[in-house]
Formats: sequence, C-alpha cells, structure tokens
Amino acid sequence: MADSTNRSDKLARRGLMFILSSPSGAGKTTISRMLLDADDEIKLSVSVTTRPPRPGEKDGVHYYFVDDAEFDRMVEEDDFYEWAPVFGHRYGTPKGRIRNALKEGQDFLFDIDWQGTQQLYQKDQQDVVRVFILPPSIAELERRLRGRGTDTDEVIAARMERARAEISHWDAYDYVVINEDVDSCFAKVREILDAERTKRQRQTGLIPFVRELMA
Ligand SMILES: Nc1nc2c(ncn2[C@@H]2O[C@H](COP(=O)(O)OP(=O)(O)O)[C@@H](O)[C@H]2O)c(=O)[nH]1
Ligand SMILES: Nc1ncnc2c1ncn2[C@@H]1O[C@H](COP(=O)(O)OP(=O)(O)O)[C@@H](O)[C@H]1O
Repeated sequence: MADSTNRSDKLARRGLMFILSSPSGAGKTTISRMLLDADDEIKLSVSVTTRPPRPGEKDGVHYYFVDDAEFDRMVEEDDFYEWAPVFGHRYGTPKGRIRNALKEGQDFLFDIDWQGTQQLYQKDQQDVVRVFILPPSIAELERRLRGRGTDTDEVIAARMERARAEISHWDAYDYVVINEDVDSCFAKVREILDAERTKRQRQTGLIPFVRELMA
C-alpha cells in the first residue's frame, strides 16, 4: 500500500523490530502471514525451536526445527538474541544478520511470547514496537484452538490454562488490538506499522532532507 507520492517513504530510516504476541490461538500467526504477504518491506525473524513441526510447516520458513542438543550448542555459543521455554519446548531468536540489517532500514516481524518481548525490549528499546493481540473472549479462543485442528485435547487444555497468564502481560505492550474480525484487526496492525515507520527518530533521512529544504 506504499503511496508513491509520499516522500517520507523514500527517505532513509532505521528498520524496526515489530513484535506480535498473543495468547496461543488468538490469531498472531494469521495476522503475521497477512502482513508478510501484503508488505514486502518487512521480513519474518525465523525462530529456532525444539518443538516438532506441524503439518505444512517448513524448516527455515516457519521455524528452524532443531533437537535439544543443537539448541544447547546454540545457547553455549551465544547464538541467540533471546530464548525462552514455552509449552515444554524451547524457542529462540537467532542473532543472524538482524542488527546490521536494522541499520540498513530492514524491518523485522517477530512472533514471540512476552518473555522474549521483554528481553528484546531491554536490549534495544529504540527499535522495538510491541503489539499484543487479544481474543474477543475465552470461549472464542478455545473455539479457534479446536478449529485449527493442530493440537491434541491435552495440548489445547494446556494452552487454555496458560492463556490467562499470557493475557496478564497485556500491559507490557505499546499497542493492544482485539482480534474479533480478522480483516479489521489486520488493518489496525498495518496502521500501527505505518505510523511507527513515520516516527521522526527513525527517519534518519530527514536531517539531510530538512537541511536542503531550509537552504
Ligand atoms: N521468546 C520466544 N518465544 C517464541 C519464539 N518463537 C515463538 N515463540 C512463542 O512460542 C509460543 C508457541 O509457539 P507455537 O508453538 O508456534 O504455537 P502458537 O502459540 O500456536 O503460535 C508462542 O507464544 C510464540 O509467540 C522465540 O524465538 N522466542
Ligand atoms: N478473527 C478471527 N476469526 C475467526 N478465526 C480466526 C480469527 N483469527 C484467526 N482465526 C483462526 O484461529 C486459529 C488460531 O489462529 P492462529 O493465527 O494460528 O493463532 P496463534 O498464532 O495466535 O496461535 C486459526 O485456525 C485461525 O485461522
């Protein structure tokens, strides 16, 4: 939706770390995929996980799937920006090329939980934008988890039990969006991303531009 007549879009700027978190089943994967499809300026930060792939998930696309020993090795070698245990498995954000790419204006999308969000925020407050997605109700959350058809009854029960604890972290986010209708939730998330890209502090190209305007 980039407007070619908007000069701001062409000025140099720092990239941002756009974090989407939610209780499991509220829709963050759905919204993330819509954003990645619609906006070619943002890339997914692909996490490393010890959880087994779900049907249709591809190694290196949705996650890097590793075993416990490989995850231990990565922790020892300081390969992670942050990592956390979730639902009996471990998840981590590999450092990769993120830091340098941010300087060059590349935006990254993170689908991570509140623990990872806190760790990233502590490391890099200026680049992090924290968005939390809430379900319209607990009953609807359970309906969505069941409807997704990817988890056993036990896993669904564990996710539901954890949902309240996850929701309790809502106030550690900059933005909170309720995902009732998926299209309006997505539209809100895009508005947030657009506004954050326009923040003065991120637009490094403004200094030479304004200097020229005033010359
Ligand atoms: N801290 C942290 N959490 C992650 C990372 N990757 C995924 N998660 C979180 O781990 C949780 C479980 O993810 P997943 O197994 O894909 O199930 P989902 O809840 O259906 O998305 C979600 O809350 C994710 O946001 C990561 O790299 N770091
Ligand atoms: N607004 C919505 N209305 C109805 N169903 C939704 C909505 N958003 C997502 N879903 C569905 O709910 C299920 C869980 O969504 P998902 O994106 O996998 O959640 P999460 O990544 O937060 O665990 C999926 O089957 C998805 O298609």
